[in-house]
Amino acid sequence: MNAVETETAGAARPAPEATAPPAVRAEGVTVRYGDVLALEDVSLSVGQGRICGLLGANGSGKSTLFTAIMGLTAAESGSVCILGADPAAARKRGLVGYVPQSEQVDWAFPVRVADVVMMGRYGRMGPARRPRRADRAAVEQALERTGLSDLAHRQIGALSGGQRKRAFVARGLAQGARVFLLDEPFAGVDKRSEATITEVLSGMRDEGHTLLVSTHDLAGVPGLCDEAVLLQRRLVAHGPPAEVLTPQRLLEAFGIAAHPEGTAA
Ligand SMILES: Nc1ncnc2c1ncn2[C@@H]1O[C@H](COP(=O)(O)OP(=O)(O)OP(=O)(O)O)[C@@H](O)[C@H]1O
Repeated sequence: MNAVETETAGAARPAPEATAPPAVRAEGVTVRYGDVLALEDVSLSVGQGRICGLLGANGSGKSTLFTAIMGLTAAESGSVCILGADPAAARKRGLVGYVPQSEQVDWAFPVRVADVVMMGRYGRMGPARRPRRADRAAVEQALERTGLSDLAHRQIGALSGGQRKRAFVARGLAQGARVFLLDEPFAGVDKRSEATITEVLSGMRDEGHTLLVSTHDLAGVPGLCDEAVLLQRRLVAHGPPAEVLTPQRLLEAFGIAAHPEGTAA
């Protein structure tokens, strides 16, 4: 395997304390859908307080890695820990927030942005789901953190793609998640939304959250991410973006000559 050791990852930021459990650790994860081998023996470890960019061609296994980390897709072999807990326990404790590529949401359903964010508090409420002051405060704070305060009462279906992504990030923040898995948060969003999302994610990292972000935007990775993972069913490389996004490794992962600027040659 051509992987750069995770422990050396990230030139810009010092690695977190060696004693802290990694935010995410996957060991030898293999996932198969029938005859399709989607992930093969993938091992990686991402320390707390990092932004890790996940890159790979279409069908390289990025979404599968996220769902395997969440424990939503069963691995044929291997194991995953989130902050030292198994995925089901981490989900139950609200430690992890997952923003899939497209949410299974009926966008026509009359639910307000604030209601979506309040869903992050459901795990802390009783069966009647009656919000208390602390719940309302957490929602307000999460909306403010993601720049959505002014849209709190708008119907979720009336938001742009980028605003919706931020609403689901806000739901994770209200939930108290420490680790976020964001599947293509920049897909289909305009430049302004992209800049806002980048700012929100960087701010979350600075507060100690860990973010795994899958993206096709090679050019944006060095500015946003402390480390990068290149996936092609197997782990091609993991380390500082400058060491991972080399022409040779991009060729290995994408099968075509590609440049970090995002253009294929
Ligand atoms: N539910 C499923 N059933 C069968 N095959 C699947 C399923 N989900 C994914 N696959 C296959 O597994 C492989 C990895 O898919 P995955 O969606 O994880 O890749 P990806 O890197 O996220 O792709 P993209 O960039 O296009 O979103 C692909 O070959 C895909 O066709």
